[in-house]
Amino acid sequence: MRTAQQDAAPPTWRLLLAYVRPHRWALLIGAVLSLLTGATGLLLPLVARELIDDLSHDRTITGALLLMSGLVVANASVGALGSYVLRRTAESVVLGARRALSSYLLRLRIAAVDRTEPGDLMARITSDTTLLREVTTDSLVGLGTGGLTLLATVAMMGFVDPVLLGVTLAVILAAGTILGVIVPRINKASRQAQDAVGVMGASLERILGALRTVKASGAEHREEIRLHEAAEDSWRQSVRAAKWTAAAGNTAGLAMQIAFITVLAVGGARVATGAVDVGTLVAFLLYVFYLMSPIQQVVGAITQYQTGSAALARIQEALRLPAEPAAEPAPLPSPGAEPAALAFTDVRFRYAEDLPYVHHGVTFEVPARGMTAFVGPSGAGKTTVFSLIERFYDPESGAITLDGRSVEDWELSLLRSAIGYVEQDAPVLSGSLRDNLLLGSPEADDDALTRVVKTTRLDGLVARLPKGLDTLVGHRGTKLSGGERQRVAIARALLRRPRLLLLDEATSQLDAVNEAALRDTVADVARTTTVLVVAHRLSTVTMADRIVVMDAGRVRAVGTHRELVGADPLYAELAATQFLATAE
Ligand SMILES: Nc1ncnc2c1ncn2[C@@H]1O[C@H](COP(=O)(O)OP(=O)(O)OP(=O)(O)O)[C@@H](O)[C@H]1O
Repeated sequence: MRTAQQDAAPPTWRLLLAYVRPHRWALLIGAVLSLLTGATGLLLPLVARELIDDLSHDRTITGALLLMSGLVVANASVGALGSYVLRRTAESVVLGARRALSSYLLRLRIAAVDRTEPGDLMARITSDTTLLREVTTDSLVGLGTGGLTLLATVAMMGFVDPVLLGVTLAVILAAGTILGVIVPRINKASRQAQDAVGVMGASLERILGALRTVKASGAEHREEIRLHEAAEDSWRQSVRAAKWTAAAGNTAGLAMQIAFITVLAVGGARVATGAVDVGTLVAFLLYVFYLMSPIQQVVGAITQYQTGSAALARIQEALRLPAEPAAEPAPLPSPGAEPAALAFTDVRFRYAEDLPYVHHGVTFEVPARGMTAFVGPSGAGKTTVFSLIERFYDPESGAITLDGRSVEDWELSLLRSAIGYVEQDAPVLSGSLRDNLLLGSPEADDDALTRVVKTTRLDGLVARLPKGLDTLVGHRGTKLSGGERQRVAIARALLRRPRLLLLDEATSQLDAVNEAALRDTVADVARTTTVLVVAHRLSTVTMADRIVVMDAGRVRAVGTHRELVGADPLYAELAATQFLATAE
C-alpha cells in the first residue's frame, strides 16, 4: 500500500511528536525522573573517589558510605518511578494512535477500501501501533535522557581528566561511524517485517472470511502454505533486523570495553608518571563503566526508532487513504416523514481510472412513493446504482438528486439516515440478533422491534432461539440460514423508517411462504416509502409500479411489466428465462 504521496510525507520524527504532544507533561516528568536517576548515578564515582581518598588518608569513611548507600537507594526508587511513568505514557500514546486509526478506518471511502486488504489494515491498528510503545519510551525518552546523561558523564570525565576523555571519545567516535552504516539496515528490515505481518493479516482475513469455501474446496493445504510463507517472511525480516540490532548493540558494547582497556593502559601510565593519582583513575574508570548505560540507551533509542518509524510510516499510510468527513450521527427520519424522490441524469461512472465504465450515461426518474424494480443481465450496473445513491462512490459526470437536491449537496450522514439499504448478500454481524436489528436505529423501542420482527416473519425464528432476540448469531451470522439473514437485513433497514428503501434482492430463492410474506411487506412499505429493488425474481417485478431495464451500463427501457414484455425484447427474454417463472 505504498503511495506516491509517501514521498511528500512529513518526516517520521515530526509525526511521532504529533502523537506524543498530548502526553508531553507526563513524558517530561518521566524524563526528569530518568535524569534524576542518572544524576544520582553520576555522583557515585565522585563519592567513591572521596572514599578512597579518606581511606588513604586514614580518615573515617562512615559519611562517604552513608552517602553512597543513600544514592544507591535513591537511584533505584527514582528509577522505578520514572520507568512506570514512561511506560504508562507510552501505553497512552499507543491508545491515542489506536483511537485515531480506528476512527479513521471507519470513515474510509469504500473506493479506498476496495484498493486495500482489510487484514493488512487490521495489522496496522493492532501490531504497528504496539511498536509506537517502544519508540516513545526507548526511543524518544531514551534519546533525551540517555543523550543528556551521556553529555553530563562526558563533562564529568573531562572535569576528572581531559586526556583520558580524549582517549575515550576517539574510541566512541570510531564505533559511531560503524553504527551509521548499520542503522539504516534496521529500518529497512523492520519495514519489511511489518509489511509481511500485514500480508499475513490479509491472508488470514481472506481465509477466515470464506473458511467453509476453503474447506469445501479442499484448499486448506494451499492456504496453509501461503500463511506460512507470510509468517516466514516476517520471521526472515525480523531476524535480519535482529541481526543488525545485535550488531549495533555489540558494537557499542565492544567500543566500551576497548575504551575501558585503553583508559586502563593510558591511565596506568599516567599514574606511573604521577600525572594523576589512583583515586582519579578509579573515578574515571567508574565513569567509563557508567558511560555504558547512556550509550546503550542512545544506541537502543536509535535502533528502536528505526523499527518504530517503519511502523509509524505504515500507520500514516493508512491515515492518508481517502476518507469521508467526520460527522455526528444524523437523526433518523421522523415517523410519517415524506418519501423521497430520486433522479439519475446522464450518470457516467467507473470504479477506477484503469477500469472500464460501468455506467455510460444512466438516466431515470423515480417519483416519491411506490416501488421501482431494476432488472437486467448480471453486471449491467444495477447494484452500482445503489452504491452511487449511498455515495459509496461518486460519479464522474452527470447528476444524482434526492428530493431534487444533488446527493453531493446533502450532508452525508443525513443522506444515509434517509435511506435504508439491504445488500444482496445481507451481511449479519457477529453479536446478538437484537444488536443486528438495532444496528442502524439503536433508539428503536421494543414495540417497533416486535412489529418489525413480525412483518419480516422473524417471529417464528425468535421464538425458536434459546435466548430469543438475545441469541448470538455467530461470526457473520453463520448460525442463521441465508433466508433468515436476508430477513434480518430487511428488518434492520425497516427499523430506520427510511424515506427511500434500497433492496438488492438476493439471487437465492426464499421458501415460497416467506417470499410471499416478504413481497407483501415490501408492497406495504412501498405505500409510504420509495422502494427501489434490484429484482431477480419475476414475482417481485410484476408487482413493481415501474421497471427500469438496464443493460451494459445504460437504461434501455422503463415501463410496467405488461408494457415491457411486448416492447422490449431483452426484458421479454429475461422474464421468460432468468426469472424462472411464467409471466402473468
Ligand atoms: N467495487 C468494485 N470495483 C470494481 N468493479 C466493480 C466493483 N463492483 C462492481 N464492479 C463491476 O461493475 C460492474 C457492474 O456491477 P454491478 O454489481 O452493478 O452489476 P449488477 O447489474 O448489480 O449485477 P448482478 O445482477 O450480478 O448483481 C460489473 O462488471 C462488476 O464487475
